[in-house]
This record gives sequence, C-alpha cells and structure tokens, in this order.
Amino acid sequence: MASYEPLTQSSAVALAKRLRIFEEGAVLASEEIGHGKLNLVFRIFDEKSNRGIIIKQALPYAKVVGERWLLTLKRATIESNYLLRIAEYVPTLIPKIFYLDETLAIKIMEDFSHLQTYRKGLNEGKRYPSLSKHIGTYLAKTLFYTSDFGLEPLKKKLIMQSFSNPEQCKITEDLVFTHPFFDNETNKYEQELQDDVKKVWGDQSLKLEVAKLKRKFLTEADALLHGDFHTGSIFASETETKVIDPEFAFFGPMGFDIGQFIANLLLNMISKEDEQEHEYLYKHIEETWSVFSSTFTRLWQTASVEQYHNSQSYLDYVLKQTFEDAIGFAGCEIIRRTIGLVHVADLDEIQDNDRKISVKRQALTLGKLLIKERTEILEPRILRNYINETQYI
Ligand SMILES: Nc1ncnc2c1ncn2[C@@H]1O[C@H](COP(=O)(O)OP(=O)(O)O)[C@@H](O)[C@H]1O
Ligand SMILES: CSC[C@H]1O[C@H](OP(=O)(O)O)[C@H](O)[C@@H]1O
Repeated sequence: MASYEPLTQSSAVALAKRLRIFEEGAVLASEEIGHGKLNLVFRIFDEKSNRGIIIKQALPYAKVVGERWLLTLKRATIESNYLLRIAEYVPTLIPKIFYLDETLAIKIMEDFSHLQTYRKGLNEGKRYPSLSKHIGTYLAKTLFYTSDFGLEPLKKKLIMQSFSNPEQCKITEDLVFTHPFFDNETNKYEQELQDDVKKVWGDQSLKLEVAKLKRKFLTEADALLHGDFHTGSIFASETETKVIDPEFAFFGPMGFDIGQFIANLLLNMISKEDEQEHEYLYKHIEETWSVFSSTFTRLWQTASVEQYHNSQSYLDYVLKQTFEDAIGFAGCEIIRRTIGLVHVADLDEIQDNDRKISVKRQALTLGKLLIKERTEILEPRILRNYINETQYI
C-alpha cells in the first residue's frame, strides 16, 4: 500500500490513466484549480473533448496557516461518506464520487468547472433563479432523512459512527465559536476596527449567548450536517446547483447549515449598496426557508418514523427552534468572517477602504444582534428590520 504523499500535476494525470477513467489514447492535461486553504484540487481533462474529472487530495496541514497547523487526512473519507450517504436523497445536487483512496486521502469526482461558485457569481452581480428552491430542498431532505424523524434511532446511531469528525469540528469550535470572541492570535482585522473588536471581546452578554450556541454545536447530534455550508461551497448557474466540499460533515444541530447559508447571503447583501440587490437576497433567504419548511413538513407528515409525528405542535416547535438556532449560528458566522481567521471576498474585496470599514462595522453589529435577539427573530421577514437598523451612513 502506497504511503501518503501529495500529488503533482503529472502524478495526478498518471493516476487518471492508471484507473482508466478516460478512453484509451486520450491526450490528458491537468491544472491545479484548488487555490483552497486545505486541499489540492486538480482538474484532469481530455484535451480534445475538454471532458474532465476532479481529483481532490486532502493536505495534512492548513495551507492558509502553514505546515504547523496539522489536519487530519480522515476528512477525505468523511467527505466521500457524506456524499455517498446523501446521494440517496439529493443525487442531482452533489458531485458523483468515482474513486476514493483513504491512505492517499484522494477522491475523484464529477467536474463542475462549467459552473461558478455562488459566492463569486453573487459578487459579480449574477442572478440564480433556481438556487433557493434547490438549497431549501437540499437542506430539508439531508436534515430530515438523517435525523431521528427520518431514521430509526438504532440505524441513526450506527451511521453516526462513520461521521465522527472531531478534528474538523474542533476547527469550527475554535474559528467560529471561540477565537473571534477573545483576543486570539488567529484573528485578523483592520486597525480601524480595533475599538469595535474590543467591544465584542468585552461584551459579556454576547459571549454568554455565543457560549450557549457553541454548546449546541458541541452536543446536539440532530442530523448529518455538511458542516461548512457557505456560498463558496455551492456551485451554481441559472439552472444548476451543486454542493461541494463536505469535509466538515458530522452529526450536529439542524440549524447550523441553514445559519451558515443565511449568514453568507447577509454578508453579500451588506456588501452591496443597491436596494434591488438587497431585495433579491431577502427573497433568496425567504424562499430558502419557505422551501425548507414546506419540504420538511411534507416529509414529517409522510415519512416520519417518530411516534410523535402526528403532533402539529411538535413540528411547529422543531421548526421554530431550528430557525432560532440558525439565526444565532448566522450571527457567529458573520462575526468570524469579519474579524476571525478566514474572511470572505464579499467584504474584503470592497475597493473603497472607508466603505469597507463601515460595512465591516455593520457586519459586527448585525452579527451581535442576531446572536442576542435570535428568540425575537421568528421568521426571515423580520431580518429586514435588523439590516435597516444596523446600516451605517
Ligand atoms: N467538483 C468540482 N468541480 C469543479 N471544481 C471544483 C470541484 N471541487 C472543487 N473544485 C474547485 O476547487 C476549489 C476548492 O475546492 P474545495 O472542495 O472547496 O476545497 P477547499 O476546502 O480546499 O477550499 C473550489 O472552489 C473549486 O474552484
Ligand atoms: C484552517 S481554514 C478553516 C476554514 O476553512 C474552511 O473554509 P473553505 O470551505 O473555504 O475551505 C472552513 O470554513 C474553515 O473554518
């Protein structure tokens, strides 16, 4: 058995040839397209037809920090297990997996390079008419079918064993729920934000609420989560939606994926000045939640294995709690993307520095409000008031 070593462009091509993925005699080319923080990603393609595959290999350290930050290679297997498991529920919304080598932490999967990440497209002002329907459906099906409502408890607990992902969870526990709320060396922010950041660190009532949300993340094994459900983990066009990169998958609180998605739409929204763009993004949030809750409700009524499924009040309680948690998690994600280790292009690439600082201040205020007032934000419509309230002139 080969021991781990990182692929190069030529060894990636050699692997594709050895596995006979392309036709005999095809002339293959390769490019490294990852530029990611944690993995190598190669596109290997037939020069004549331009048909390709993606080879993704986990690196044993975080490129974004350097070789001193070690990462588990097991995440390649977790990513593959997640995609294989949810292929039962949302086959058209994820890449097909063709091959996994656990020792080399390599996966080979379907190539989506005809699409663009949703984050990039939104930043370029593109529109995605099918996206909220696809994402609402994705979230409802993956969360329902892997929860105790969709799976017999014995089966669920067996499945949970293959999704123990403590090392990746620790990254989220630190980078989303802890470091941004303390004076930690991983935090990154502009000098102009120093006073605002100190206010975050000194806000004890905020920190109490973040601690409660972190506890949910640490302890609630509701359903199988993607675990890193931001707009850079979604490829899209006007008609297609594909979710990638579930290397943080684990059984966690149902509101977490929903919250990360909402947070990244809100980050995009506040980066834009045009009211129509805001309106468009509100609609996305509203429709995603509406598709999520109606699909979840339909599954609850038709496919539940839980004895209590006849109780409408119980369903109402589950949906209400999920939305409340999602809003709290969204607040944490917004704050960490503003002052934590890993930022988003939506804010960092605002050209005018004064505007960038002002938008980042708005992000911090918005994040704090979402966390502290999540019990009051009962539906997406109410989010509008909060955006207006936090707008800086
Ligand atoms: N299936 C795919 N098809 C096309 N490009 C992909 C695919 N998977 C990954 N990529 C490219 O590689 C980048 C990084 O991949 P990703 O899975 O997000 O890893 P990381 O966690 O290292 O960022 C993506 O943003 C995308 O540009
Ligand atoms: C050490 S980087 C951690 C950071 O990376 C992941 O982002 P991406 O999906 O862009 O690879 C994730 O959000 C983690 O918090």
